[in-house]
Amino acid sequence: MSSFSQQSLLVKKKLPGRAAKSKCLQRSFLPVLAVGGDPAPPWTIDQIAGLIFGASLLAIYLSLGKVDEWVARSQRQQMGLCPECGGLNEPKTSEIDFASAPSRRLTGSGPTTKSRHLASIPVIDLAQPDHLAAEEVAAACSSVGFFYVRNHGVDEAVIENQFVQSHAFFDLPLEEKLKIKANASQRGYYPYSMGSAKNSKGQHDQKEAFNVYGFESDSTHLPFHGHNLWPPETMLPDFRPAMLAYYDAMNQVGIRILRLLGLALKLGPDYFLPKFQASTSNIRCVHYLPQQYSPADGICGVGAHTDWGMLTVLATDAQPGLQISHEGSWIDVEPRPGHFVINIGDLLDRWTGGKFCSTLHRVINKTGKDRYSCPFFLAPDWNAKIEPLPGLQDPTINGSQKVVTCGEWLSMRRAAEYGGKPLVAL
Ligand SMILES: O=C(O)CCC(=O)C(=O)O
Ligand SMILES: [Fe+2]
Repeated sequence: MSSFSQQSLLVKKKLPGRAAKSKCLQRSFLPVLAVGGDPAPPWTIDQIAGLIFGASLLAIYLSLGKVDEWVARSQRQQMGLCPECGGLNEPKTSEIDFASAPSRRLTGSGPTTKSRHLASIPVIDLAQPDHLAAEEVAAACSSVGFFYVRNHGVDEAVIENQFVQSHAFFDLPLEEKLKIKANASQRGYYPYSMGSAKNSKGQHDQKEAFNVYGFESDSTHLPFHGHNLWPPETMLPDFRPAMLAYYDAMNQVGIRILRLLGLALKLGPDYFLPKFQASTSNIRCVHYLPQQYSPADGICGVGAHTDWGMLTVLATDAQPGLQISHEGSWIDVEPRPGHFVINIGDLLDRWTGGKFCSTLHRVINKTGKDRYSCPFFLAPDWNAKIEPLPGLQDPTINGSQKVVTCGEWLSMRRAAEYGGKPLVAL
């Protein structure tokens, strides 16, 4: 990774330890010296023991910040991330080593357990002229990596139908849902506690999900290839049409954002489009359990991660839960009616040499109610080459590393996250 992108990741994704912990330990453990002429009485064994005990407590307390920082660093190192910032280390050799490919998933509590509102998650109005919207997209993508869009042109009924059908599907008896359990092509149903990466304590994400891809293929020997799985029409006759309509609508939004990205990068509005002709994009309906709020235990609806692909278009119901890592804190991304949340994925982060950043995020469903969401993960065609972008060429990456195809990239990320095993085997 170039020093520019390393630095930008350092700034944007720095994970502070507890270095700035409170300075409140002011109680003295030293015995008070007697004033006046009398020498202080000799210390008793109990007093000396108390002094040693107090000093040890103080030493442990002062080193806590360091230990925390050390644990975070070694956790990042184990995951193949930059130990300083949690950013993605680029492979150094010309071959991609699928077995040791980096995962950007972060388990545990992440930046800090503190969360706050960020008034400034940008809201971009898609009704404005493209050149103005593109300027706002450029600013959002090179800072927070997340933004809302409004006036996106998607019919409310299409969004509503997706949520209605998603509820109906997750309400089915488990035995029915398990009949279309996700296969190795990542399509179909993921029950709770399956098909998601585990945290450091072996706990899975607190969610169940259903995946639909926009492309289908008989080449089932390739990762992500295969056919979508559907619940029987006799049971949910409106499910498939609702999901396909939603996919199409999200794809339109994705293409609109792609055009703005092309403009934002001064490559022209059509630059990316040829690589999205038979895209490997998918939608994922997600149902989160109400959960205990215990990020310290590493229990999340979705653990801290970055998305793999180009960008994500997210619709959620009215329940909050999404948080992004920004300047060392977890920031709540409040649901906004009529808006989608857009975030940059790792593939675009890489493609732009880190100019546009993918940002760590997670979901903690702490309202005590069920939560439903539906991200659309936009990704290029399987064989699309992720070539250096004009004006953004980085010789330290591109001089030493073969160009990756989208398929290689996705496979690498999947291997990193799931140890290369088909998800159904987890
Ligand atoms: O449900 C959400 O709000 C976000 C889900 C998410 O980040 C993901 O599935 O990658
Ligand atoms: Fe995500």
